[in-house]
Amino acid sequence: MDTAIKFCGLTRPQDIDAAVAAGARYVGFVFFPKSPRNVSLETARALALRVPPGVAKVALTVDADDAALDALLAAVPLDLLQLHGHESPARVAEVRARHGLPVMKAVGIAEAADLAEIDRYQPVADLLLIDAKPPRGADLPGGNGLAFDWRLLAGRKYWTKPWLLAGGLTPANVAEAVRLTGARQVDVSSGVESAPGIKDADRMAAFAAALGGA
Ligand SMILES: O=C(O)c1ccccc1N[C@@H]1O[C@H](COP(=O)(O)O)[C@@H](O)[C@H]1O
Repeated sequence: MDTAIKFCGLTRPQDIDAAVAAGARYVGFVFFPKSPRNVSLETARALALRVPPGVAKVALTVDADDAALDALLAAVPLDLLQLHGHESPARVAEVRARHGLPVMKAVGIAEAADLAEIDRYQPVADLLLIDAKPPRGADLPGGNGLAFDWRLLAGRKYWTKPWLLAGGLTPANVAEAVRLTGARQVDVSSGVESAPGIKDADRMAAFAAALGGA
């Protein structure tokens, strides 16, 4: 079975084209001002309108309130909300009910004890994003190019919700990450960039090729 790819943090029209050419299943737009990948609603709308049917458009937000989500959803055609902050399970359920889109909750992993977080969010999230926990004091809660010990996920096949593996994935390591974790879906941002916020079409193609894709 093919491994589905989410390319996150796209900022330019050519990034959409490169993601689609590489066989992306999802493309992600970051709405977090501290991120080098942050996009305005206007830019995100233009990018989203360029995405062909069959590729899911994901909005990444961090502890966004309802007013911000209302404005986002009014401006940008989207398929999925990615919550990448400290949203509680109750808040995930509330966002899902209020805004009418499926929700993917990011969970940060650094050690085995963190895996319990996955169980907390399974009942309320449509998908889970299993990412590296950001270093203490980091400016960004994700997109740091940091991997966790993938062996922590080895043999864990009991999760009931679809999940994506993220954190420090690159063309050079993604095949090994998938082999060790059994992930069927992966998410990458900084590992396919030439500089923070600048996606590199060759690296995106190499990432897909490493998974046996386009
Ligand atoms: O990419 C960002 O700038 C970002 C900002 C705030 C929260 C999450 C962010 N990115 C997400 O983190 C994962 C891992 O990134 P990386 O591949 O290690 O650079 C990424 O897949 C995004 O979903």
